[in-house]
Amino acid sequence: SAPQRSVYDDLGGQAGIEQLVEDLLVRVSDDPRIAPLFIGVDIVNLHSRLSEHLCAEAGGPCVYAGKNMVDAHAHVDINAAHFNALVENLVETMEARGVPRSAQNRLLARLAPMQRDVVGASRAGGR
Ligand code: HEM
Repeated sequence: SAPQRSVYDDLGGQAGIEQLVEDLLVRVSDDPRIAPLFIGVDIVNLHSRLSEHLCAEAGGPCVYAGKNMVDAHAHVDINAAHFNALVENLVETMEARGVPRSAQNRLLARLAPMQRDVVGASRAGGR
């Protein structure tokens, strides 16, 4: 049988991922639940790092060269509601771009375990 399409392919490869991340960041900046957490952030850097990270997680030919998830979020006070809001924005973005449900779910399954590091980051030391 044919090999399963990678999540990377279903996201539209490099170009699709870069567009997805751009759409996601626009959506996030429009969401009052989490937009305040992104004030003052270098969005150009975030766009490239996040694209690279998602590409690698989706099985694409990328090497993530950014910070680990604890260090990246150590100065951002993120709670579980913030995390869920970001996931909601990601799902809406993928849905709007016509990403197949199976690929959405496979990507979310890769990201879910990172909640521990992202939400716990600003409380590091107390974990
Ligand atoms: C699985 C979920 C998440 C992933 C995979 C993720 C991934 C990333 C990556 C790759 C970076 C860039 C790191 C670097 O510059 O080296 C980053 C930065 C950032 N993330 Fe996340 N993130 C997640 C969840 C969240 C959530 C829930 C929030 C807030 C609602 C958030 C807010 C931020 C902010 C504000 C930055 C920029 C920090 C700065 O440059 O000062 N992230 N994230």
